[in-house]
Amino acid sequence: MSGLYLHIPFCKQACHYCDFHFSTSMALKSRFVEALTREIQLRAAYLGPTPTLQTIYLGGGTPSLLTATELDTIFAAIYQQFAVAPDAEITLEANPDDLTPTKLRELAASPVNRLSIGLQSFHEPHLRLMNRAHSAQESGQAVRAAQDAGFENISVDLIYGVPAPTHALWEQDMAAAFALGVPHLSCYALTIEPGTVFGHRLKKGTMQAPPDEFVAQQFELLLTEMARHGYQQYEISNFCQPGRESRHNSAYWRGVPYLGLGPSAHSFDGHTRQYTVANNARYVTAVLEHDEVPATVENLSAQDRANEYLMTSLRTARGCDLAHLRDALGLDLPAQQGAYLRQLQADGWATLHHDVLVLTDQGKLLADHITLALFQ
Ligand SMILES: C[S@@+](CC[C@H](N)C(=O)[O-])C[C@H]1O[C@@H](n2cnc3c(N)ncnc32)[C@H](O)[C@@H]1O
Ligand SMILES: C[S@@+](CC[C@H](N)C(=O)[O-])C[C@H]1O[C@@H](n2cnc3c(N)ncnc32)[C@H](O)[C@@H]1O
Ligand code: SF4
Repeated sequence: MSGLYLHIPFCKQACHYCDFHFSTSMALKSRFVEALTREIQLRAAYLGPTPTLQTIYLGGGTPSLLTATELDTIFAAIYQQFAVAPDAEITLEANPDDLTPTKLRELAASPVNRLSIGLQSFHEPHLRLMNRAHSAQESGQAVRAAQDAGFENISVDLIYGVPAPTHALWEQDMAAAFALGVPHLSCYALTIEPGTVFGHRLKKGTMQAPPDEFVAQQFELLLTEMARHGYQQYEISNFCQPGRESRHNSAYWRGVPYLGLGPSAHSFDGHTRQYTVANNARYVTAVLEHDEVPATVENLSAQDRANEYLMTSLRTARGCDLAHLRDALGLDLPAQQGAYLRQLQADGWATLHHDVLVLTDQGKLLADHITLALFQ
């Protein structure tokens, strides 16, 4: 079981909320593709001697900005270095404004078999507030065009908790998303990150974060509507029709090793985590001129791994297996935090059956707070 992530660090314009790594200048794009294919050769052995890729994920940034030739070059390098399972899940993140009929034909002819389309909203003023490059009309059109081009395996991203007088706009966004009939939806609460335009506005006082209560109510609406439309919540922000989980992301949450390529990508080999430098020029120069991938390596102690497992597993519907935590990762939670575990259950925030701790809907609202309290 292995996964490959490729980070494509370019975007047409900067969305006002986003602090992922990307550049709006395309000056280095072709050199980047060259460096990425070189990195595929340099680091193929990271996943062991004969890995078979079960999942490939092109994320960003905006992978739909790659030309057909660039995409071909990248896949040729992947198939040269790795065995790819015949039923591998191969996802590409796409922005609606890139999904022209020509682009969709190119993608349909490529190995990509799953599209993750970043819609964020169907409401024009919210799209403008977020500085998205697409219109409200394009949100729905892009998904229908992808379906017409033969893509059935589609995920859409939405953002909730955008400041508004009532919950009506969020309800309309959800209804518009359900009407598309896609098997997978990711819905993220707006986070105001330092260093973004929203972050600066918050600091200057020209923008306010929506009250926690407002966001919590939208999360509750989300859970109700998802259940009503037959979608299962398999992670705090991820919902799918039965059996349609993203295999790539599920592998991250299960602690399966993966290789991340490109600037800002992270990798995990079972013991260490590696972070590639989040700088396009430094990445391209180091890889192409010195055959080196500039990265920091973090040795994960048993304690780090136990904490990571706690944090990720409690966000999932499967929950946290306390026997695994004790036997494989050396943390005996009932022995060390017995009182807090009982308190969580008494407050209705978690259930504990057969050694598996699962957060309730109420508990999920406080997931970050609860995991912090359980950290060693
Ligand atoms: C990093 S983007 C990459 C994909 C693609 N460029 C796009 O815009 O859809 C992946 C997703 O992260 C989510 N995201 C990024 N920053 C966020 C923030 N500050 N708050 C909430 N969601 C965010 C958005 O829903 C976005 O679709
Ligand atoms: C988890 S993905 C969104 C999942 C999507 N909604 C889906 O179900 O397919 C969100 C973002 O995480 C980032 N990401 C994922 N794996 C990464 C890795 N190994 N290294 C760096 N960034 C990564 C990418 O920027 C990606 O846009
Ligand atoms: S949300 Fe997507 S398109 Fe917008 S800046 Fe972030 S990565 Fe780029």
